[in-house]
Amino acid sequence: MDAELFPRSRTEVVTGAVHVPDWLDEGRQLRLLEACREWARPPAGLRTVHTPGGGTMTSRQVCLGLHWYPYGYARTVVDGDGAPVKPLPEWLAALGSEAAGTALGAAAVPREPYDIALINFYDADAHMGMHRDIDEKSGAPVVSLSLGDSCVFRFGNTETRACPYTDVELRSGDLFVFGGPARFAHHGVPRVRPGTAPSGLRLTGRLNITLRVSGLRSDPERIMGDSPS
Ligand SMILES: O=C(O)CCC(=O)C(=O)O
Ligand SMILES: [Fe+2]
Repeated sequence: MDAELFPRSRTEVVTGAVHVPDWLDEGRQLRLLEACREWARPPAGLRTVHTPGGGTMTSRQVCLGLHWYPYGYARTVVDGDGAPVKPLPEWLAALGSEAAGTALGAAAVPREPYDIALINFYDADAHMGMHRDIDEKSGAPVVSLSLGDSCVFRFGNTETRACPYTDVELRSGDLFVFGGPARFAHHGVPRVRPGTAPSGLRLTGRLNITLRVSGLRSDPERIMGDSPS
């Protein structure tokens, strides 16, 4: 890799939100990418998400563990082909715990395992508006892993979608974790930088995997379609 003029280093953007550049080496990126390609296949594969207000998300998405739809979780693709969501493999849950520990320290690793993954695929024109990840019932840190093209990731505050926020460049292999006081902060992806993916990945576009703890297993009536017990 070319020498960086300013080497990238671990940065705490705000308390609880940490960027760890180059956390995944190329071998781990390739294995994760290969798994994403499998998960993207139907049934319960990559889909376009429509919001209740009539909007369409420009990134396309596939979920593991529980299926996210605007705005809740289900066990099947209730806004798509209706198939059962794919399971989240143990190795990916373990990767989430390892990532949380790396970024925030051992005390921040949640006791409940990471049980949801949302995988977003961004082509050159895709972006994601400022939002908060609030459909989980757990304050466990969100772990974000990026593959492929770089992007501008905007990390803001819990109060408003507007300033103050910090723009961070997320590149292939980077880890970003937000927990503690930053867990429910607004964030988004204003733009992707097309053509910046490492050539060895053979990926056109950007993939982002967020790992979350649902906090819903003990509260199943909050999962759409599950009857109250
Ligand atoms: O693509 C990203 O880096 C962020 C994705 C995200 O915010 C989400 O899936 O909720
Ligand atoms: Fe998010």
